[in-house]
Formats: sequence, C-alpha cells, structure tokens
Amino acid sequence: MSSTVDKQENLRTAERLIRAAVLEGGAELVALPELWSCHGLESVYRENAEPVPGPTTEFLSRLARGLRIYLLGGSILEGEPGAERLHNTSTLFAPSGELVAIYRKIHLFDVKVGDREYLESAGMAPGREIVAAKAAGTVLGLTVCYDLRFPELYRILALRGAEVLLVPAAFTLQTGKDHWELLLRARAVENQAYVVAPAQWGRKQDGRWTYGRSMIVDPWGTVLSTCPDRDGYALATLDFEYLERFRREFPALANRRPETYAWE
Ligand SMILES: NC(=O)CCC(=O)C(=O)O
Repeated sequence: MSSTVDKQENLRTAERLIRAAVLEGGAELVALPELWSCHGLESVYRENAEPVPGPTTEFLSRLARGLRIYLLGGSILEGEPGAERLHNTSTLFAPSGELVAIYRKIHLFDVKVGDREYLESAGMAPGREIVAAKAAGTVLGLTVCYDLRFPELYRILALRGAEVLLVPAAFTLQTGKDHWELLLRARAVENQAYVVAPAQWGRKQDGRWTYGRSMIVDPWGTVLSTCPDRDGYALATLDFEYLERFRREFPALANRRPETYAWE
C-alpha cells in the first residue's frame, strides 16, 4: 500500500487488497504494512490514534472472520485518549476474528538519513515485550520495520519456535534500496525461517519516499515473491514440511554455542 492520512480511504484500499489476495490468490494469511491506516504526516498521528481493541481492529477482526483467514493488521497508531505518547502497534487476528496477539514496535526509528532526521520516539513510546503467536500449527514472530536491524530480536523469536517472521514496514527509499532485501534475506537465513514483509511504497504527504518492494523470503534466503511500485500483494506458499526437514538436516539453530557467547 501507499497509505495516506485519509483513514477511510486506507481502510477501503486495505479491504480491496485483502479480498483480492484471498479470493483471487487463495491466501490463508494476509499481512498489511506498517501504519497502513494512516501514514506520512506525523502532525496528524495523534488525532488518528485509537485504542486497541478499537474501531480499526474491529474492522480487521470482521475481515478475518468473514474471509476465514489469519490477518496481520500491519501496524496502526495506538493511543488511549490523553496518552502522552502513542505506540506503533501490530495486531494478529485468527479466522474466528479473535485478536490473538498484540505487538508494540520495540525499536523506534531515531536516525538521520542523508539530510532528513527521523525521531519516532518524539511521538511514540517503545514496546517492551517480544511477541510470538501460534497460528494454524505454526508460530509467527511479530516485529515492525526498524526492528529488522536488530538480529537479537529475531533470534529470540526463532528460539521461541517462530517459523514465520513478520516485518510490516515503511522503509525509507534511501535505506531500502541498499538494505531492505539484504536484511530480510539475512534474517531468513540466520534463523532458518520464512520472512513475510509487507511494505509501504511511494511518496508521502510530508515529502518522504518509502521503498516498497513487499517481499516473502524462504529459509534458504530465496525471494519467493515481491511487489512492483504500485498497490498490490506478494503471494507465496510457505512449505512447513520443507522448513522442518531443512532445520533437521542443516541444524544451525541447534548448533549454537550460547555458553561461549559473551553478553554486553
Ligand atoms: N519506519 C521505520 O522504522 C523505517 C526504518 C528504515 O527505513 C530503516 O532503514 O531501518
């Protein structure tokens, strides 16, 4: 998606794309990008924030139930009325519509890229909990965007059994062109897991460009599917028998030597 600050328009676009992924593509798990319901102008984030659960998660729950799918609600702006700072919050719904996991972005994007400064922590508070959730006999690890640069998080998720690492994102164009695919493939290879990474693309209202290229990567590091620079979806089959065999025959996770690793 290339979300705007018009929440109703974003909800309509998300619904159209989710329905297409399921009804045309046969998707059983659908994932939206970071801040899909409102993105691109920080000055309006507070007025677009909602509690979780709230109206936008209700919308996602209805879609998950109606289409009988697992639905990752990318991330949205979470905020109780009067909260000092918001959270960048990802939610996961079961085919029953039940909200089965809530993950709040841990690593906030406080960096300078070229001549542009990002200070996500000015408006957001970091999450404090690592979240893995069971879904249809597998385990999904929830993360958001800049988290991708912190391999510790993904290793902990893998050690908790995650076989699919979810990375809804809005990478900048400048970092994304060199780092997005590299980091996604690295997280897939080092954790021997599928990586599902739906992304914002295009120019935003505040002038920033996002990189796009939603991507699904397999445990070998092969890119199974990606998106061009327009709204759409990447689609792939995740083969958990292959994953189990690969981890058994090439037991890199089991070959770790934690007793020799020094901690900070
Ligand atoms: N929204 C984000 O967290 C952006 C992360 C990003 O662009 C990066 O390079 O990291």
